[in-house]
Formats: sequence, structure tokens, C-alpha cells
Amino acid sequence: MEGKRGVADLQQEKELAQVPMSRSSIVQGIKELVDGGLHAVPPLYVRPPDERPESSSLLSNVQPLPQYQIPIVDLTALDSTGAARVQVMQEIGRACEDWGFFQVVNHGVELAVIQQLQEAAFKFFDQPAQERMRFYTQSIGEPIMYRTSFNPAMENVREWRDSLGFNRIPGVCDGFQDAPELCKKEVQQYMKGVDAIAGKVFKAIFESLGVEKYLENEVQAGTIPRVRMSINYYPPCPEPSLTLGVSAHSDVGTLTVLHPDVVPGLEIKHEGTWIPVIPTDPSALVINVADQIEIWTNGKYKSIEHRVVTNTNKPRMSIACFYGPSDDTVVAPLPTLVDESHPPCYKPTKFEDYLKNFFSNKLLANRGTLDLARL
Ligand SMILES: O=C(O)CCC(=O)C(=O)O
Ligand SMILES: [Fe+2]
Repeated sequence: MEGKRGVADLQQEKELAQVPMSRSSIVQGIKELVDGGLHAVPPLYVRPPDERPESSSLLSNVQPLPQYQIPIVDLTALDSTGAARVQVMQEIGRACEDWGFFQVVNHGVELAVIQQLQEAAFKFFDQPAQERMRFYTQSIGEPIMYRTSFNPAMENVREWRDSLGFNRIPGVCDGFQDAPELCKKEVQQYMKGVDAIAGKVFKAIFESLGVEKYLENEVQAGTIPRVRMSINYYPPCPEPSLTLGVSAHSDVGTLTVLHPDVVPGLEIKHEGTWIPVIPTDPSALVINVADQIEIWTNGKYKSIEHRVVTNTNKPRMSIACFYGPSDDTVVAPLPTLVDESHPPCYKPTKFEDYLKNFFSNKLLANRGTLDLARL
């Protein structure tokens, strides 16, 4: 099964030797393996049969049936006042309740801004390993993170992706300020646009339930405290039926804004079936409810399981921005959403503890994160 060791492998080993870091802590990225010439999926990346994508998942040219397409919300009127705004807010609420995922168009981030970031990020991944490895870490709390898979120290099976990430945690760090020069301007520009979208969508989500007053600090547009950007790079895979780019999981924070790429790969579990998310156009963004919103809304708005499949032809690059509350926020079902017929489904959990449990718990290798808070 193991692919042939190519020139690129040897070159990378030489380069890694120059990185000032203990070699035992470095995990080789999937891009290096693929660039070195790989004709089969190495055993470390082969999923157990029950986790492998179904063959239907891999036919990326098949359009999902209309009833299996996530809602598309036009955000134009979200900046206005009156009935048109209320309508968009209600559409967002319905999408969160029925799907947990929706696409947004006319969101205010120009296609050029997205493409400039994609181009800059491809340049980052195309650099010699030595350059990329300057940012290597497997932690997910560093200001800047070049990583592979999710958590190789704990996983039995690795994910078919490398990633470049940035954390902004107010009062702690701002990785965007110190981003590598070749993509600094582009990540900052993109982040500014996505922050604006996240702020207003977050507010609309809570307004749609009439509960915004409980979250004054969280819903003020522009004051969403924490974000992690992850630029995920999925190289082509010789045997997509055996592996996954990202294994099934829900996102841990409040909400996620994703640029999914025009190369398909993202799938969500809707009513028990894995369905592909096909972007309507190259500038469409995908927004999903993450675990903390499911907890606040006592399960009314769902943090849906999703995963990424690979393909044989093209590299795929998605850009995910994960928003989250501050560390000391205690997240619990909101009082107006709990009554005798809707008892609380989740216990109050401090976000810091939720995150720590998530990243340190071996049993959560399959990332059933909401179980951490479930009553
Ligand atoms: O690449 C994608 O489309 C999704 C990635 C994802 O779900 C994640 O990084 O949490
Ligand atoms: Fe995700």
C-alpha cells in the first residue's frame, strides 16, 4: 500500500533537518507524500470501512436533488431596516432550524478578495517545506499554525489535509498581524469582510428567536471575540473511496463561515444521509451553526455533522473561519427556550473547558463534541 518514496520525500527530510525543532515532534504533511508520487493511500490514512465515503459521494459531477440542497440566503437586505430585513432574518432562522447549514450570496466580500487570498495561500503551500515549516505546530492555539491532519498524536487514522491557520483571541494574540508576508494583506482583507458578515448573521440568528437581549456582549456586530481561520489544503488522492479530507465532526464554536472552493468535497449529514454541498457560484460562502449555538438554543438550531471527501484530479482549498465566544463565557440553554415541554438538553459549560476537553480527549477522536455538554 505504501507509496514509493520519491525525490521530494528525501528533499523534504533534508529540509526538515534544518528546522530548529525536535524531529520526533514533526509529522510529515500529506502534500509532501503526494508530491513525492503516491499511487495508493498509505495505511495510516485508510479509514475503517464504516467511515469510508459511499461510492455515490465520490461522483462529484452529480448534482444533488433540489430537496437536498442547502438553502441559499441573499444577504442584500440584512443591512436595511424594515420588512425586507425581517424576511432575511427569518430565512436565516429557518435555515438554522431545518438544515444547520446555508449558503450566502451578496454578502459583501468581493470575489476578487476571495481569489487573491486563494492565490496567496496556494503560493504558501507551494513553497519549499523549509519555509512552511517555520510555522509548523500541531497545537491549535498558536497565533499562526501550519499543521497536518487534525491531531496526529491522538488519531488512529489521519486526515488527507494540511492547513495554514491563524488565531485572533482578544487580549491574547492576533496571528493575522504576523501572518507570512506572502499572504498577510490577503488574509487581513478577507478576514475584515468575513468579520462583518459573521457579526450581522450572528445577530440575525438570535433575533430570529427573539433572544438577542441575553447575548448583548456576543451579538453586537463587530465584537465577536474569537476567530480561527483555517485554510485547508487537500491534495488529489489516488483512492478517494478509502480516506477522508476531514472526518465527520461538528464545529465547536458559535458559527463557521466557509469558502468551500468550486472543487466539491464538503458533505453534510442531513436526515441520516450524506449530501454534497455544491456552491451556487465561486463567491458563495457557506455558514453553519456550531456547537455553542446548538447549546444556547437548546437544540432548536442544529450543529450538523459534516465531513470532506477527496478526489483524484484536483487539489481543493477551503477557507474556514471558526468563531467562538471568549474563554470565560458559560454557555447554557437560554431561559426563554426552556420550559416544561422543552427541558434543558445541555448543562452550563465554560467555553474554555469545552475546548480543553475537546482537544485533549482521546475518546473524542471521532469528535462527538456535543456529548461533552449533553445532559
Ligand atoms: O473543507 C471544508 O469544506 C470543510 C472543513 C471543515 O469542516 C473544518 O475544517 O472544520
Ligand atoms: Fe467543520
